[in-house]
Amino acid sequence: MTRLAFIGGGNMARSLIGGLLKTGVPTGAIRVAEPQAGAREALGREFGVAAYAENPLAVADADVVVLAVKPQVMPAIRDGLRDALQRQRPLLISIAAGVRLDQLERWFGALPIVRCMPNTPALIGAGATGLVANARVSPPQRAQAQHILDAVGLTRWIDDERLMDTVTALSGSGPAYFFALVEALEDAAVAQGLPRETARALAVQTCLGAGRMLSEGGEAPGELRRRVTSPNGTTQAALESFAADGLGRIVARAVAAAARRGEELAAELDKTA
Ligand SMILES: NC(=O)C1=CN([C@@H]2O[C@H](COP(=O)(O)OP(=O)(O)OC[C@H]3O[C@@H](n4cnc5c(N)ncnc54)[C@H](OP(=O)(O)O)[C@@H]3O)[C@@H](O)[C@H]2O)C=CC1
Ligand SMILES: O=C(O)[C@@H]1CCC=N1
Repeated sequence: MTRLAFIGGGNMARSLIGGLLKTGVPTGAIRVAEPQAGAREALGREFGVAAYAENPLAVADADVVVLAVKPQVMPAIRDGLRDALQRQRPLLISIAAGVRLDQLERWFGALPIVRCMPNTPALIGAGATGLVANARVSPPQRAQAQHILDAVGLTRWIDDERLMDTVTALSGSGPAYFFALVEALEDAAVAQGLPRETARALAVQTCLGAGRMLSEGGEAPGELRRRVTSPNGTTQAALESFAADGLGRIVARAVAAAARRGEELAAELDKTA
């Protein structure tokens, strides 16, 4: 049984823990370090996992340690964890946006480290994760990291670490883009007079249906789009409006802003840590 420790028991840790438990990982295999008593109590109540106030207590005996704190919290956990990690020498997995492998090695010492970027749909087994490993990660550890993230969705290894900020901007932040689009669709339909409950139900189901067609049918998004678009019909009118407003450019700029923010997060840490 692989013993897992999570440092930080927030949104992402909860998504990953929930997903892992659904795949049959026993509750006894997971420990979490979380500073807030209320959050610790909730982790025990909802997931049945052991939660500790002290980070080193969660790490004791762990084969794999997942750093699931905000990038800005890394300097605060570094000193307390470094010795425990060096004693235990687990596979270290970081999910922090922007934080680079060389920074993790500098803070926590020479360890096998996988930097990865999952997303919140991991909670329902529909996550998407990009991973990159440092040179100390052995083939079995690489398989171990992939196994953990495979348990909560799709995984892809990324060869060039610089592209992890692109992965963050695409799939890490991506669920929020779709949620924002559903919010906007719902609001637009309400503005035209549809009851909000009806607008939300139709928008959500449309998102689900489109997502399932994309993932289950194997056809390219462009082909699926063309099939909805009758010549001179309603969809064409909407897509032309999107194009006139520069949808492609809007999305490209947003993804560039997210990737840039990932780089900035790492640069800010270089200055402070
Ligand atoms: N949210 C997302 O969709 C995704 C997030 N990520 C990355 O995952 C990481 C976590 O994000 P997210 O889960 O959203 O953030 P959260 O704030 O929900 O979770 C972070 C947790 O870490 C806890 N924490 C704070 N300080 C410490 C400490 N010193 N020791 C141990 N735990 C501590 C926080 O407790 P408290 O609340 O008391 O401060 C909180 O419970 C980030 O680095 C983010 O970049 C990656 C992919 C997707
Ligand atoms: O917004 C963030 O910084 C994190 C990383 C990816 C998703 N949420």
